[in-house]
Amino acid sequence: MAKATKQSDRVQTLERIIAHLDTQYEQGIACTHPDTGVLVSDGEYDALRRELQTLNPQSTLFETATASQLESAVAKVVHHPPLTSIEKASHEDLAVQQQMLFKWLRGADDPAVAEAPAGELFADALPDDLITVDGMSYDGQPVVYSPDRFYAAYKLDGVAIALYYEQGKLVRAGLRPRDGINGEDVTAQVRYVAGVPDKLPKKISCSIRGELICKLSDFEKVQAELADEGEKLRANPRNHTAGGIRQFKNPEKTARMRISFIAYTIEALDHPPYKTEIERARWCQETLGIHYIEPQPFRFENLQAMEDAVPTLDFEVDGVVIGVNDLEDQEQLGRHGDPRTGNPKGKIAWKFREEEATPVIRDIQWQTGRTGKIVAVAIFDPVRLAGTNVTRATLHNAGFMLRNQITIGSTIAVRKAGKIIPKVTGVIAGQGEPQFPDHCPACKAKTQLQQGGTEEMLELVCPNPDCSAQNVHGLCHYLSTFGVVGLGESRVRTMVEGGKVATHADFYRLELEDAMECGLTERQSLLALAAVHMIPAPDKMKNEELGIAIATARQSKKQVPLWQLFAAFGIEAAGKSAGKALEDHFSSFDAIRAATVQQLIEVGDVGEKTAETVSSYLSTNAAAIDDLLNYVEPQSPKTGLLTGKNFCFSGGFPEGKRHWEQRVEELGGKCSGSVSKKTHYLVAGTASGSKSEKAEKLGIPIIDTDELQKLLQAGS
Ligand SMILES: NC(=O)c1ccc[n+]([C@@H]2O[C@H](COP(=O)([O-])OP(=O)(O)OC[C@H]3O[C@@H](n4cnc5c(N)ncnc54)[C@H](O)[C@@H]3O)[C@@H](O)[C@H]2O)c1
Ligand SMILES: [Zn+2]
Repeated sequence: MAKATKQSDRVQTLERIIAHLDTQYEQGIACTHPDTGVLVSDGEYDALRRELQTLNPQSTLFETATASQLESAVAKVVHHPPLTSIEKASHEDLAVQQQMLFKWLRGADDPAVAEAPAGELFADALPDDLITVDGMSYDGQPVVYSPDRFYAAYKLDGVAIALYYEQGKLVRAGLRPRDGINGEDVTAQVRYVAGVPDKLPKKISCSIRGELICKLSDFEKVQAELADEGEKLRANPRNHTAGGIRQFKNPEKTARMRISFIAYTIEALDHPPYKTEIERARWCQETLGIHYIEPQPFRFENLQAMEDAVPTLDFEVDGVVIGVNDLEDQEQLGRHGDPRTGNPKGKIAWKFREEEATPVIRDIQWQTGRTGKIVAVAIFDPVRLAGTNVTRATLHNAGFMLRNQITIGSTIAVRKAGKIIPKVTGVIAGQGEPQFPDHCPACKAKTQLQQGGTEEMLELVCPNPDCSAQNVHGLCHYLSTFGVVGLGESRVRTMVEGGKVATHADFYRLELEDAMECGLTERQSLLALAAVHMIPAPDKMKNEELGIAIATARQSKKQVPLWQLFAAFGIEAAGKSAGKALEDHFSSFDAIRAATVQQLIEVGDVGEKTAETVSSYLSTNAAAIDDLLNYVEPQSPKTGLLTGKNFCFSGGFPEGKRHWEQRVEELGGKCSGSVSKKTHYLVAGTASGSKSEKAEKLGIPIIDTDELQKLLQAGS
C-alpha cells in the first residue's frame, strides 16, 4: 500500500514537471525545473518521460504530442493530417539506446526479416544480402537489416510547422499543437520566413511540413543586434525561433528574427511523382525549389559519422531520424496508440547523446561584470566532452552553489551536447559549504548577497559604483556603442589601472604621455587615441600623421546622435530602443535630463522600472555627464521636409548606404533596416531582393537614388 502511494505520488510529480517543461519549451524560454530552477537538458527531460512511461504507460500525458499548458488565444489552423511526434531512441546508457534502435529496426523491416523466427535469420531461405551490424546482437540474434529499406536524415532542432498550398498558392500555415490538430495560425508571419515561397512553380495542392529554424550564422547576427540594442540575449536558436515566430500582434516583426524553413515531408498531394522518401526530397528540392533535409540510405555505422559532421552544419540538429524509405510501406506500418494522432511506427529518432563528465573542482574564479554581478567559474583538469577539451564551466549563481553545496574539491557533473556551452548540472560528491569572497575581486569593496527574481536567483554582487571591473566593462560598452574599434578590454583595463581613465570624459582628455605612462609604447598609445577619436584606418598612417589627425580631431566636439549617447551609458534595461524612444519623445538631451520619472513613464516602450533606473542614473551621474558634454554634443533629431517619413534602403549603393541615410536624416527623415507598413519609401540600389518584393506586396513606392535626390532637393 505504502509502495503504491509512493509510486502514484511520483507519477503525479513527473506529470507536473513534464507539463511545466513542455510549456516553457513551447514558449521558447529556458526549460528550468519547477522546484529547483535549474536548467533541464533534453537528455534529462527524455529520462523523465521514460520514467513516467515505465511507472504509468497509461498516463494521459502520452495522449497528446506535448503536455504544454500554454493556452493560446490566437486563431487556429486545423491540421490535416495531424502533425505528430516521433518515438525516440534515447538513453544515457549507449548500449540501451542501441537496443532501442535494433528493436525498432527488426520490427519495421521487411516482413521476411521482421517475422523470421528466432535462430532463422541466417538460414539460407532468407534474403542473403542482409546487412549485419558487426559485433551487435538483439534478442539473442545478430543485428541484421535489409539494404535500401531505411533512410536517415538529420533531425532538425526547431519548431514544427505545416504549410498549406492550394493551386500552388500559400493559403495557411500552422504550428504543431499539443493535440496535433489545432495549431496556432502563423500564416501572416511565415511571409517573413526565408525559404517559404508564396507561390510554388506548380499549381499543386498539398501540405509541406518541416521545421522553422534560425541558422547559426543568422543567430550570431540576431545576438549581435540584441547586444547592440542592450537587450537580453537568446538562450539558443530553437528558443529564439519559438518566440520569434509568435509575433501575433506585429507579424512584420518576424522579419527581424531571421527565421528559415527546411522541409522534411509533403502530405496530401494527389498522384505524387515519387515513391520513396529519398525521391520525395529530390523532387521537393529540384522541382519546387524548397530546401528539404537530405535523406540518405541508412547504415548503422554512419550514425557516428553524421554526429561527427554536426559542427559543419549551419543549423542545430539533435539527432537523426531513421525511417522506412518506401512511403507506402511506411504508411502500412501504422501508428502507436491513436490511429490518427499517434506517433508513426515507420520512423524513429536517434537522439545524439549528451556527454557527461565528472571532474573535481580545483579552483573557483570570481569575475565582476558591468552590472556588478560576480560570477563563479569552476576550474578543473581537462575533460573530453562532445569533441572538445573542457576545463571550466560557470557555476550559475550563488543560489545554485548554496543549493548544491558546491565548493573547491567537489566532484561536479558537467554536460555538453553538440555545440552547446558546457553546463554544470549538479554535484556528485564532496559537497561542502560554498565560500563566497567577502571582497570584490577587482575593487576590494565588501560584497553582498542579493536576492534575484526568486530564491534560486541569489546573486553575489559588488555594490561599489566606482568598482574598476564594472568600470572597465562600462567604459568598453561606451566605446563599442559608438562603433569605436581598436580599443579593447585589455587596453581599457591598462588605462583604468594606470589611473588615467575613470570616466567617459577622461577618454577625450587622454594625452599621448598618459597612455605611455600606463605602459603602452608610443605606437600603441597613438593607436589608442586614434580609436577614441575615431580616425579612419589609423594603422595605415605614420606616427606623425596620426599625431596631427588626433590634434585636429580634438579641436571640435564629437557630434553623436542623441539616442546613441544615451545607449552608450549602459543603463540597465535601457539600450538602443529606449534611447530612440526617448529621443523621439523629448527631442533634446536637456529635456530628457529634466524629465521626472512620471514624464519618462509616459514615453512608449519605457516601463516604470526603466524610468526609475534612468532617472536615478542621470541624477547620480549629473556631474560626470556635464563633464562629458564638454567633449561630445548630442545631436537632436533633425526636423525638416522629410520629418515623419520613413525610408528603407536595400541593395548596394556606390556612395555607400550610410551616405544616403545621413542625408535623409539631416532633413528629419528616419531610416530603418526593414520594410514594414510604416515605410514610406524603399530606396533600391543594385540587387535589392526580398525587401523590394515585400515593398511591392505592401504597395510601398520603390525609388532609386535619382528620385531620392529630387526629394532631398525639394527638402533643402
Ligand atoms: N529540456 C526540456 O526540458 C525539454 C522540454 C520539452 C521538450 N524538450 C525536447 O523536445 C523533445 C520533445 O518534443 P517532441 O516529442 O515533439 O519531439 P521532437 O520535436 O524532438 O521530435 C519530433 C519532431 O522532429 C521534427 N523533425 C526534425 N527533423 C525531422 C526529420 N528529418 N524528419 C522528420 N521529423 C523531423 C518533427 O517536427 C517532429 O515533429 C524532447 O525529446 C526534448 O528533447 C526538452
Ligand atoms: Zn568591485
